Order: sequence, then structure tokens, then C-alpha cells
Amino acid sequence: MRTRVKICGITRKQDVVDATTAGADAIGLVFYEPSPRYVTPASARELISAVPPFVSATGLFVNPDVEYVNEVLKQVPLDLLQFHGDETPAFCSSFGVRWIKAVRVRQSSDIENAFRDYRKASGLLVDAWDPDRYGGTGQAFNWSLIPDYRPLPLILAGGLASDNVSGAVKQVRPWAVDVSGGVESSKGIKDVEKITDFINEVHRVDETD
Ligand SMILES: O=C(O)c1ccccc1N[C@@H]1O[C@H](COP(=O)(O)O)[C@@H](O)[C@H]1O
Repeated sequence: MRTRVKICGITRKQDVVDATTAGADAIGLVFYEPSPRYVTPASARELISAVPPFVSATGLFVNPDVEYVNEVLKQVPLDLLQFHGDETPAFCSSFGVRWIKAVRVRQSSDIENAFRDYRKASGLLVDAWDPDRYGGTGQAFNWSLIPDYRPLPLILAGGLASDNVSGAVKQVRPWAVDVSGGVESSKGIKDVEKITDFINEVHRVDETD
């Protein structure tokens, strides 16, 4: 199976072009103001105009108001919503748009419970737990906590970069990997070489193992 790749936290049109040219299956835009990767709906709309056909655009939110998500959806043609906070299953399902739920992992039961509670999601994203931040920490977690039984597609995130993603894919065999900080030169600024190395590594493992 080919492991899908999402490059998240894009803030510049050139980074959309670099990511999709390198073979990204999805890009992510952060609609969470405290993040250094935050984009306004107007700039997100402009960024998405550079996304080619058959590549999807995901909008990342952290504990947003209903009104804010609806306002973003009115202005920005998103294919998928990514909820990275403490949103309930009912909240996530209320927008009529496909969505994934992020879970910050401290123990296996965090993932098992999320699979049970968020079963209407299109996928479950697993990320490192941090006491102060909801994500984008650049920290990996103990991948052996991830159970083999996965009722939904599993997306692996957290501290991935070109030097650890092949090991991650071999060990976890996720549906997709999601990276932000590991392909940046500074916060919110992607690096074309890091993106290309990252995606090539994923494809290399897919083809060889
Ligand atoms: O990128 C952010 O600033 C962010 C803020 C709040 C929640 C999630 C955020 N990013 C997502 O976190 C994971 C892991 O990121 P990293 O590769 O460790 O930097 C990923 O899905 C990011 O999109």
C-alpha cells in the first residue's frame, strides 16, 4: 500500500507548489490563531487556488466556535476538516464536511477510546501529547503504543522528518503521515529540500519493504 503524505501548516503559495510537485497527497492550513502557521480565510483561499486536481486541502482547527468554522467554510473550499482540540464527535460531524480527529497520545487507551468515540471520522490522526500545546510540537511519541486494530485509517503525526519517517512507516504502517515542523526552515516557512527528502523517503519505504 502507498502511504499518503500530508504537508501541514502551509502559509506560502510557493510551499503549496513545492509540496504538490514533490508528490504530497494533501496540504494542511491552520485556522488556529495562536499558531505561528495561522492563515486567514482570505489567504487560505488564495493558497488553495494553487492546489492541483486530486490533491486535497485540509483545514486544521483547535476548539473553534461553530460560527468560525462555518465562516471559514463559506470562504475557503476545504475538502476535509482536522479537529486538533477537545471537540466532541457531534461537533465534528455538524458541518456536513468530511473530518478527521487528532488525538494526543499518552497511552494506548487514548487511541482505542478515540477509535470508539469518533467512529464517524474519516480517519484518526495520532500526535504527541504535550501539557501546554495542542499540536505542532515537533515531538514524536512512543509508536509502540499504537494498536494493530484500526477501525479507521490511521494518520501518524508528531515530530516526523526525513530522518525518522522511514522507521515510522516500517513500524506503524499508517494510512498516511502528516508533517509540519520537520519540513520547515523556520516556523510556517517550508523548505523545498526537506519536503522532497521527506516524501522520497516515504515512497522509498513503500517500494522496498
Ligand atoms: O502546526 C501547528 O501550529 C499546530 C497547532 C495546533 C494544533 C496542531 C498543529 N499542528 C499539527 O500537529 C501535528 C504535528 O506537527 P509536527 O510535525 O510535530 O510539527 C501535525 O498534524 C500538524 O499539522
